[in-house]
Amino acid sequence: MSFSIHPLLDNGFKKGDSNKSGGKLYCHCKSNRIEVTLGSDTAFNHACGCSKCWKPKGALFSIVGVVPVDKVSVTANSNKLHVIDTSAAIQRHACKDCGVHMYGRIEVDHAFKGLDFVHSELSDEKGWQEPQFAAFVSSIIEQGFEPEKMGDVRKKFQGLGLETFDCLNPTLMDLLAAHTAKTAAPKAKL
Ligand SMILES: N[C@@H](CCC(=O)N[C@@H](CS)C(=O)NCC(=O)O)C(=O)O
Ligand SMILES: [Zn+2]
Ligand SMILES: [Zn+2]
Repeated sequence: MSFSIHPLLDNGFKKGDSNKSGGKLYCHCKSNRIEVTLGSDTAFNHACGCSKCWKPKGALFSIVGVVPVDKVSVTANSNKLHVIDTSAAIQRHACKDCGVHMYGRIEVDHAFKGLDFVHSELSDEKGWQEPQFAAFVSSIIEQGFEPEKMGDVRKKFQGLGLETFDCLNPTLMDLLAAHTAKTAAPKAKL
């Protein structure tokens, strides 16, 4: 295949360990690495094709999941963190030197507020929750991927047992919509 969806997915992946209770994430700097300590495994871990999520070099997709904010702490070199786009819903805190995103936090009113977005591949340990689905798949076209090859990309995910979506999966889309319904002006019930 002439593309890599992600180095940890290209050749298949193992299921995570259901007893996994967290671990440490490190940025890619050779020295003075930023260390983030997670007090739990991720939930909703998934491949994301959007342009905003951090991906390893050469990969078409990011792998990203969520953990409760109170389970996330920066335990070394926090001075190297900066928010890459302060106008985004997800405030992605990245290393100023190597560019790796350490955690993404939502400060505005949002269905996912209270959950931080993290990349468990930044850990040296195994056993993290395996990806559950692929999101924002068509978004890779916006970053230059040839539309003609999208069938191959979707087939690759299907072969791995991962459903593909062009936004988030139905569970997460329903949560977003329910939040919108709750916060929008009252409407007649359907
Ligand atoms: N097609 C767009 C999609 C961007 C997008 O909506 N990303 C999703 C998935 S990470 C999101 O929730 N973004 C909120 C944010 O980045 O603040 C792109 O690739 O840039
Ligand atoms: Zn770094
Ligand atoms: Zn994304």
